[in-house]
Amino acid sequence: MNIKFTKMHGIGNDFVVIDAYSSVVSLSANQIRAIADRHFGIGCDQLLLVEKSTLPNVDFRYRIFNADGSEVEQCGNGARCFVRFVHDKHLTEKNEIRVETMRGIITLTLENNGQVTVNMGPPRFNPDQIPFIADAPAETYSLDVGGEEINISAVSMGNPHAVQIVANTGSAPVALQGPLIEAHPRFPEHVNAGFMQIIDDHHIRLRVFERGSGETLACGSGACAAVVAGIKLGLLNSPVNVSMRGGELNIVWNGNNSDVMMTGPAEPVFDGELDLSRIDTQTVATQTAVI
Ligand SMILES: N[C@@H](CCC[C@H](N)C(=O)O)C(=O)O
Repeated sequence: MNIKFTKMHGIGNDFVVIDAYSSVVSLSANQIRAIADRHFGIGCDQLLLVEKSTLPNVDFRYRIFNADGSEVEQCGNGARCFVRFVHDKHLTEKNEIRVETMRGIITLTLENNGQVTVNMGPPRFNPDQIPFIADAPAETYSLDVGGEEINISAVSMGNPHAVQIVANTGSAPVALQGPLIEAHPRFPEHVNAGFMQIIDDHHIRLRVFERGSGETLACGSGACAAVVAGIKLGLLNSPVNVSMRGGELNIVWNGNNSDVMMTGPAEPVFDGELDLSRIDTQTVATQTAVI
């Protein structure tokens, strides 16, 4: 079976986007892993499926799969690429679209300057995916990571984030601590690990070791979670500019139960056609085991 795809990125967080709206596309976790593989496949941090929604007054369903094949609730950079994709492929002409995700309905707006604003909804501080947090959430929690105690803020933007403050993102132990935090036993559904450097109260630098994908050049939901954590700690004031290795995002949050708004670019890279029968799911599934 041949399927058309578009390779896109949101400040370097890259995606394979597939139109499963015009015709049904169903992919196994093994096929997604093989497509995402940077040596045996196309290569991407996440694969995005654009589907029809069955809900009233909702334009599309947006499904997100990490490079390891797992389906997840939220992807901020992907949401911006989603808007650009449905416009470029003439699936809608609306500038404001309502999209069904695993975390609920989100609203996405294509701005006149080509940037996209995503209403990421309100943050949550005692989400199901972070069960060690009691009913009265603290600002930070202590976590034993490989014998070292670190302080993290636990924030859900629909998907779970553990954010810590570091002196310098350039020298932060992302490769060392990232996998340990991601799979820490206190996060049974695993977690995205953020490393935030405060530049001033309206500007941070951020690196994120993403659940199911490893360190990416940018993470939209991670940027929102870090800004929320910084504001809750009294270190940041909205709006906040978030600099990541792939580029910049603007995040607005007015506190309490208000929605987090994220604005940034979304870029197509190329279109292609994939022959699924040539995707080598076996090699990708076993390559780690062989090593
Ligand atoms: N890159 C994304 C987040 C993708 C999902 C994440 N890895 C998870 O497992 O929750 C973003 O831009 O938000």
